[in-house]
Amino acid sequence: MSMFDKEYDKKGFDLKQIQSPILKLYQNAKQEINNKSDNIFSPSINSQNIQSSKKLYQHQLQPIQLIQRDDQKEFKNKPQPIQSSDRILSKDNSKGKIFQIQKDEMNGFDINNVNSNKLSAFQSYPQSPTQKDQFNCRLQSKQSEETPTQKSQKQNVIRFPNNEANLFQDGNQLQIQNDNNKIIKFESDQKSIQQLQSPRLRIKTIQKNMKSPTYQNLNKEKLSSNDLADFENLQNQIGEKLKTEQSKIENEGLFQIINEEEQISPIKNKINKNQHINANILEKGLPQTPSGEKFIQKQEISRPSSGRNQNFIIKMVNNHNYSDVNHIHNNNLNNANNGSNSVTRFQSKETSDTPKSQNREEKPLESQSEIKDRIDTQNSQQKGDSLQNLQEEKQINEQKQNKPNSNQNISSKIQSLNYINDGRELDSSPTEQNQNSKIKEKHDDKQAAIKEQSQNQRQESSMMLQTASEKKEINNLNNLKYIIESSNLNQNSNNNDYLDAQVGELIGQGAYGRVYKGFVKSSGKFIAIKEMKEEMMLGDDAHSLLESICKEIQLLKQLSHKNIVNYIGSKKQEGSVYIYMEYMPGGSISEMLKKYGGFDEEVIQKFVKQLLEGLIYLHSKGVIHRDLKGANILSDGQGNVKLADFGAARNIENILQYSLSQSEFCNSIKGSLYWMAPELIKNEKHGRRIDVWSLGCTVIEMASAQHPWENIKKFSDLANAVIEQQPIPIPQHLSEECKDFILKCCTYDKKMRPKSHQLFNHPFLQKKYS
Ligand SMILES: Nc1ncnc2c1ncn2[C@@H]1O[C@H](COP(=O)(O)OP(=O)(O)OP(=O)(O)O)[C@@H](O)[C@H]1O
Repeated sequence: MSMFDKEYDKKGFDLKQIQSPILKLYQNAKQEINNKSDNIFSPSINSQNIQSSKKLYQHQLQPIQLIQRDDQKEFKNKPQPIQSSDRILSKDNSKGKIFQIQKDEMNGFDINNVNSNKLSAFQSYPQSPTQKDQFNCRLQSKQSEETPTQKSQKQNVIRFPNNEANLFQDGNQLQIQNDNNKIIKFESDQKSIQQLQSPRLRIKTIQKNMKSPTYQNLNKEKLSSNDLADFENLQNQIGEKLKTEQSKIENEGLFQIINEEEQISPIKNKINKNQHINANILEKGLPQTPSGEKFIQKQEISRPSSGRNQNFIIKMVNNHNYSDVNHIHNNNLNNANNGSNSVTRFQSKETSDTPKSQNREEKPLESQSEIKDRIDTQNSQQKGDSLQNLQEEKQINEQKQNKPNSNQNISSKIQSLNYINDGRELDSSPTEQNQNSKIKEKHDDKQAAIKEQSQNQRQESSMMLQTASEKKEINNLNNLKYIIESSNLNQNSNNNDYLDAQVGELIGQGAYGRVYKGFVKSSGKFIAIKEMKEEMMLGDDAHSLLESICKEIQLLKQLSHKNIVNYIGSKKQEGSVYIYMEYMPGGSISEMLKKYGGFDEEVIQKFVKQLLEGLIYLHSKGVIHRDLKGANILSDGQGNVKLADFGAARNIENILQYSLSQSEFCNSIKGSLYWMAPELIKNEKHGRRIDVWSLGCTVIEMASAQHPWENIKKFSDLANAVIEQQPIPIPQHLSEECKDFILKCCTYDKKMRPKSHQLFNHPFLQKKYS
């Protein structure tokens, strides 16, 4: 919810009815005009009037004020940059009124508001309260502010749609798009420009009947020819070349590519085979190049063939800063497009017309540097060099050939490990995936890939020459082998002794079960045993939920790292699940904090380094912790900490449904909410970086011995704070480096938030304490 929504919400507008802030603005304006009549909105408005109207509306319309002006004629002035205090005029053609939107307060706006504010001029075009009320938009430059007479406006007011794209420089860059009646992007300050430096492509479909400024919705009859021409100009100006044949659009909808750092979603709606698609990159506030060249002017996607693996062609013109776009599509680092008019091919693995492809989750995209970072990280985490890889491969092949039983075993492991190794963000539980027949396909694919890789051993040793996507695949395979290898080791060294462990004293209790100390007689080792009882959960599916947790632990126990609490195994018995894990004598750091108070910064630094190592490891295996907080960090009592409860927390949402009571639900959710990343709170798409936010929160917790957002007691307040993007309170006694570390972790924009491995070089972690 933007500030606008809030403002208007206060005024009693129905947000569901009025989805666009612009529309609300307009309605507000109309309402005010009706109420206040001509005293203020006199045709001969002068600066004093403006001042008084400011006062009048400040409390209701902040940060934008609307001032009604008398009707205006057409203005065809030269384009000129818009300043922050410029005004946007929007004209209601049907009624002959012009609204002037004062933007003096813009400097203090946050990005969202600026977006809405600026876009309003355009956005109001199709979003007018009635079909008839089509708007034209104009911009009035600052200079004419004090003399908004018709005459001065003739000199200063610019016909908005006729402007050149480079009008929108100096932080006034235009992005026009209508995504489900929402404003998508309009970037206007340096911060937002920086955010856009790793643009991502997203393909979106504009629904056929969506009220958006597309041809199919633009009622030509109701527009004058001038209006239509303006609209066409506008499309061209922003690099958007919409289809002009209305029939085609109506048949299939219009595809647009929106340049955002988000996932590429598969083309979701139905496209006829052989259909040609025009898709458009929308201008998105990219900074002008030093040489002064313009932004992307146009991108087209055509879809010349049909069936699987279709080739898409992206044509890029003046594609500055868009090389990432290509990488995203073809994952090919060597395929940078830095020149003009280059053509890039990428393969779509999606077949848009099969339900399978429609349901498929896309992997979140990475920019070139991110891909590289990740590959570097993965490489550094690989156990051996290519020689060792070959040995591993040989071993696997031998196992496959000579040991049918172990082959079967490995097969099932590969099968079960797919979810860890496919490099995707984990949005579904592995159990689900296991149950899914697709796993078998995947497994076969992997097996085939391994075989193929084995045949190409020599080529592999020259990985430097390979493309990023090949590298990625090989890394994934290596990861897989690494895990298989370690699981074999586990298998060799582990037996099921832990199942006979003697249960000792209760050492803790969480929302979902009790934790006991256990003693394994045959090895003389202590372990921790977490008991989760079916009877403690509500719902018919509690049984299968526990079973899935059990299976999940069987998978997660393959993971092993010095900074994660290793799962040893699990067992289901008589309506309970027992999770066996490494025993951590120091207990959780939240307990330590409760007993001994906040940690010194030096200790925090030490712990954070260790936690990051654990996190990087988990992320490299595709596991998201999801519930990182002090209570889930355990200490060995010797100054070392480890991440606990990882992965299993994936079931947290499910578990919550089965919690015994509402109060338990509340306790449990309360227990994690303060550490939760905004995207999780808002139930948006999320990935590994939710753990980074939680890490920042944990630093706050360690420093203050309080939960983050310590002054917030109610969930609704927390949700509001997050929605309003309030800065998370940071303990003031911390060093600047540490504060900055928290700030970086707790970056609202998940795309700007660093990944776990990127945090390792942060100055806070390099700092020397005497
Ligand atoms: N492996 C372990 N070694 C030693 N103590 C442990 C271990 N795992 C858990 N504990 C203790 O048991 C307590 C309860 O752990 P549990 O994971 O059930 O809940 P929690 O993480 O505290 O809260 P929640 O249920 O919200 O996740 C911990 O606070 C800790 O003191």
